[in-house]
Amino acid sequence: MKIAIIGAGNLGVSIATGILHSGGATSMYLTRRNLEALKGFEEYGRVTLTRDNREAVAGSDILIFAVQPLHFASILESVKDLLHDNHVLISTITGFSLSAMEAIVGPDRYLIRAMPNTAIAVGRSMTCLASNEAGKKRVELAAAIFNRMGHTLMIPEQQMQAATVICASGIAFWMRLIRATTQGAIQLGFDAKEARELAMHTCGGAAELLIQSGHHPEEEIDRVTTPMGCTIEGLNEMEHQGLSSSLIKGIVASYDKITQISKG
Ligand SMILES: NC(=O)C1=CN([C@@H]2O[C@H](COP(=O)(O)OP(=O)(O)OC[C@H]3O[C@@H](n4cnc5c(N)ncnc54)[C@H](O)[C@@H]3O)[C@@H](O)[C@H]2O)C=CC1
Ligand SMILES: O=C(O)[C@@H]1CCC=N1
Repeated sequence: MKIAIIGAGNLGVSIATGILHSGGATSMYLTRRNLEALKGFEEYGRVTLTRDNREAVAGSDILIFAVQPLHFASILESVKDLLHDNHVLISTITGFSLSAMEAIVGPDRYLIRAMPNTAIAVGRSMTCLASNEAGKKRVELAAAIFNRMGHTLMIPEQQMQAATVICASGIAFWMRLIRATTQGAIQLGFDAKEARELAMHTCGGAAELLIQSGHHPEEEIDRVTTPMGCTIEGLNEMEHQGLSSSLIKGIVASYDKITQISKG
């Protein structure tokens, strides 16, 4: 598979790292304006670094776009004459619809929107996918690419903004919870490094328990909460302080913002 990542910034580099570690490409182009920031990728023989998006598009079949929304339309315009029938265009760009892409490159192109998160770098992204009508023929290919680097779910395009909040922004939300747990552990006497280790691995274990068992979180909570014990004491205090409510309110605020951004 010949893959180009157009706009190798925070997300693009994470995707490139995930693809390289999962052996998911026969060749890869990475484009961005400041190539200095991509140092290290040169070590991989099959990676070409360039500022020239046209060179990357001409040399690849799968095009993954990871630029900021305001740059996307002009980049599509600048490469559309190079597109051929086999090109699959995958956009990770927030708030840029499939119909807006079709308006530039035409409705017959295979167009897919993907919403991964930065855990793609370590093969653990939750990636949501949606396609235009033509793209339905290539959506399994896109899912195969992203399944090598985590878990995928096909969704209607209307849910893409909600998926952005839960999965892409969600990484930051979970990081903050891990940091807060770390701070609590330090207050209880662990040094900073140990505290972080305890928080990260407990968080990873909780998610893995649910993934592997298929249980509802409350079922697992019930196994931990000894009557009159310390877990229920802590949990109830967290709820009195608004833990669930503040998370839900944050998610809704994030969604309101993305809706506002998408309206332009
Ligand atoms: N950062 C994240 O966790 C996620 C970001 N997204 C979306 O992915 C897109 C990229 O986000 P980030 O990686 O955070 O942004 P970023 O700003 O870190 O990366 C964008 C890259 O595109 C490059 N660029 C700008 N103009 C270019 C051009 N003409 N040709 C080639 N490269 C060019 C920039 O130099 C930069 O390195 C955004 O649309 C964002 O909404 C989606 C999911 C998660
Ligand atoms: O914060 C943002 O707006 C972008 C979209 C999801 C992750 N980063």
